[in-house]
Amino acid sequence: MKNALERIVEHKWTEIEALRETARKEAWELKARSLSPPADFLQAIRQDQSVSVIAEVKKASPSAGLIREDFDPAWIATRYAAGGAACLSVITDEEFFQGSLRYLRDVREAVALPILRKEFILDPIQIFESRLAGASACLLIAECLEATQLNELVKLVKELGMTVLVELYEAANLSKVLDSGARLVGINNRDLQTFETDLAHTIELRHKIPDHVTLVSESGIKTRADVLRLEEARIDAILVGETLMRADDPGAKLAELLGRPIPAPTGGT
Ligand SMILES: O=C(O)c1ccccc1NCC(=O)[C@H](O)[C@H](O)COP(=O)(O)O
Repeated sequence: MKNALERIVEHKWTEIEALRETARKEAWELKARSLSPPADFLQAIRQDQSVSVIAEVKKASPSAGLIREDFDPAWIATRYAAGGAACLSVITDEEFFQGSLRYLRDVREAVALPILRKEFILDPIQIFESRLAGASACLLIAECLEATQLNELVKLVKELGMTVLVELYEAANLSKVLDSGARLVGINNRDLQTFETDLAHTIELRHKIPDHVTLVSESGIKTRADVLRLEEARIDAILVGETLMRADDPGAKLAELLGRPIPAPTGGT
């Protein structure tokens, strides 16, 4: 039986085929290459002395179902900015996460923080689309891509002035990821067979990551103690979605995770 990621990838190819039929690829590419550089995602992570947070705008997921009913991406992004996020991640997959590229555009309008397009990117056309929508960074997942494809997509993201975050779960994919030239690497703590998360997964792989690489621990981060544990293990950044999205005020929860003063409330959803 296929795991969640395999099912997502299978469906994503049907979306990409449809996009290829409707999109004006050459025009997208020309436009994407002509834009001035977006806000620097990697720099925003590296400038924090302590662990940086990439705060995720995530309405639903295969593991959790619907996470937040009163979902207003622009307001959530504003609260994340107030709570101390270094960068944002916006999930755009519609089929499995109830996301949308429109959410990324809404967030882009609302805040100046650099934005990662959290998508299952398999084809260059999605990278042009991401740049045109206002993303500063694209996610590539090692488990979805052969080495040649990964290298080609990493190169294209960089050519367009964006940061590439290359994520892996399987330790066996680490050499492929490092060989791709990625300087921002994410280790996902979520096992996609069982959906269980275990922060020890990032911590165990930490010593295999060279110092010139910025390391992000992704998924399953819930408490201030979790953040301190990852900081202690010299993890540079964390990517947090569900914990923040379940809080009445996602910005206040973020500040709590960071051990910072809680920001004043603003009108919500
Ligand atoms: O979140 C899922 O259920 C999921 C299922 C299949 C593939 C990917 C999935 N999540 C993507 C992510 O990487 C997370 O959204 C991200 O790391 C934040 O995780 P969390 O803080 O646990 O929401």
